Amino acid sequence: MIPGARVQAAIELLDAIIDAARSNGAPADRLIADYFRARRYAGSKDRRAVRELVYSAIRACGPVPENGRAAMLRLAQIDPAILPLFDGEGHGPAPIEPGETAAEGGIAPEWLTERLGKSDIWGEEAEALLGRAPLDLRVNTLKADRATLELPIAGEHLAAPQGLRLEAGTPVEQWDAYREGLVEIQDHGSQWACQALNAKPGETVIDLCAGAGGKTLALAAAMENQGKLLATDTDRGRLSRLRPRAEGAGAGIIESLLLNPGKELDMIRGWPVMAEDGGVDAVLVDAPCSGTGTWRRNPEARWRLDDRQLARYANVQSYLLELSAKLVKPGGRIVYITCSLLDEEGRGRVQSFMATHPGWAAGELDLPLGRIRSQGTRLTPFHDGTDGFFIASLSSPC
Ligand SMILES: C[S@@+](CC[C@H](N)C(=O)[O-])C[C@H]1O[C@@H](n2cnc3c(N)ncnc32)[C@H](O)[C@@H]1O
Repeated sequence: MIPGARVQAAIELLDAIIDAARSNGAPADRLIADYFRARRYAGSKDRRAVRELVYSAIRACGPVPENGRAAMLRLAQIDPAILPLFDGEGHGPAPIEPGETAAEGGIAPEWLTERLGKSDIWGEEAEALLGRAPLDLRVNTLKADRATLELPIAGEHLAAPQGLRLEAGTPVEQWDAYREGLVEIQDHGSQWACQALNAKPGETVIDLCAGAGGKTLALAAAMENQGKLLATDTDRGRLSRLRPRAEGAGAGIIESLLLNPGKELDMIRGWPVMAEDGGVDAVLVDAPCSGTGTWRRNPEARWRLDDRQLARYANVQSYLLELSAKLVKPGGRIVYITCSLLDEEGRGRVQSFMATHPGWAAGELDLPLGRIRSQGTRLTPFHDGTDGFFIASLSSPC
């Protein structure tokens, strides 16, 4: 593909991504994969270049752009090499029409930028939300150890006990160590979020919003495969991906339970451990959220949010905290996490939980990174080089 054709392909993809963002359609990654599946003539270099153009254009636009051309013209304001390619030659984009304008720049749609500002995310903190995330690995201590594991690329040792950092795009999925479950891809902040639960061998633990089990696997490793670990979620597709991952990682203690929304408590109470002991030692609540802390990986997510969606997240988050409080033993603990930097999804939820649960205590986390934010700790891409997280550790009265 000539450079102009790559720009035109990126414009077409941006049109599809913008439409999908408006109609809650497929995510950008899926649209890009489908686009190239139907265009086998595009080689790997073309695919990489088009993908890079698409994501750079998404990052360059704050509010949802009118269309793909406007988004690409916005990127051309930052990268002047793009503008001359709007010449209508070959398969390149048509020349710029009189009056045709570029999309607006910025961090996010205005209302969302304001919300972030109210949560003290502005300036460099806000800009870093749209940076490029590195590739972090967690060495799986059920099968290997960072001190002795040999990998095709060694990686930088991170503060997390088994964390390694590699350049984005390192083809880890092709490594034997990855296929054999010796390493898992996991953001450094996410590794600390799991550490915050301080899960120990022999304990009983629930990963309430386990999804495909990224954090469940880390908990099983922390528990040295001893104890009872229940992974629950309401999403069948996500939870079904946990079983093969757990087998690959050698995490034999994990049981999983698909929950019906609204029936979570009754269903979890049916788990024999709950029936026998009346509660568990610890619950991890990795609550569904707006994901403002993960825009480095999903920059188009900021075009999908609205006020009502945020309010729905806050309701579910409070509901899940309430539910968790009914699952732990006296003296048990909850770690509440969101990968959002908006206070209404972080400290706001914890404050309202604490206000209605006398006797509960919010403990200070012993982490080598992050900053205290009321009753929790905040990690940000700018300050900590991780995805953005709010993490709080809550202990029930004895
Ligand atoms: C942030 S994601 C979890 C990611 C996962 N822990 C990981 O590390 O990959 C939030 C999850 O909460 C789940 N969820 C939403 N409502 C739920 C509910 N009422 N009970 C349990 N899980 C729920 C979603 O299906 C989603 O998988």
